[in-house]
Amino acid sequence: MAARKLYGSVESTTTMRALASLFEHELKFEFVRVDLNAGDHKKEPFLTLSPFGTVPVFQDGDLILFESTTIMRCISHVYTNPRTEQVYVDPKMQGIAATWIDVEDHHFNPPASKLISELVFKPKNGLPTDEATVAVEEAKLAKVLDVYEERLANSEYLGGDKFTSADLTHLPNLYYLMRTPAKRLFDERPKVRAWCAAIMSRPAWAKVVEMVMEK
Ligand SMILES: N[C@@H](CCC(=O)N[C@@H](CS)C(=O)NCC(=O)O)C(=O)O
Repeated sequence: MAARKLYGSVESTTTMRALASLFEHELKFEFVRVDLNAGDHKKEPFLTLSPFGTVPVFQDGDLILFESTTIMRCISHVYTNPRTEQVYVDPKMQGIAATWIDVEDHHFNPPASKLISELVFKPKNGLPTDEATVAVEEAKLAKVLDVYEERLANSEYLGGDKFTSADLTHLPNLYYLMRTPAKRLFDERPKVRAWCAAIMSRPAWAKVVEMVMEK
């Protein structure tokens, strides 16, 4: 039995984020599927690992973490090696990369997750898309992407001159958004489009996509 485990559901964006980080760092781990439809995340023994009953949970021996961005940040610091390094040693550069992780959380994710709900999960569950919500959230996302376009005109990646968790954290929402009409918001912005293509073509991300497809 592997000491290192990730508990989650492959369809969930938060689990995808943690998986991407594990694969980027070439870590061996056991993936423990949590059946959200059966409500297993709201029952013991899972609640002991994740007190709010959410996925994912990362466990490595005594270390137990919930919250996907924390898992991602911790992996990039604890399991870093020169080949897979995704953090900056310089504290100022760390601060800049951390800013863009928070930008995803506070500015990108809110409209992105609402659009994914309307354009991916509602249709999948036979529910009608609320077009008014789509228009409002697309307008919000467009404004966020204008800021990204400017940032990426001056920096190859969001966090700096190399791929970091600040880029990785966007991948799960991008995975779903690129399958919706909202893709045009990314395509219309050349720097954003090139950044998306670069980060989505990483071999570690391909492994996550493979798991989602196999589900
Ligand atoms: N901020 C948390 C959010 C976790 C979260 O809400 N996960 C969803 C799946 S994407 C979940 O567990 N949903 C089940 C529920 O809340 O009942 C994180 O990033 O890990």
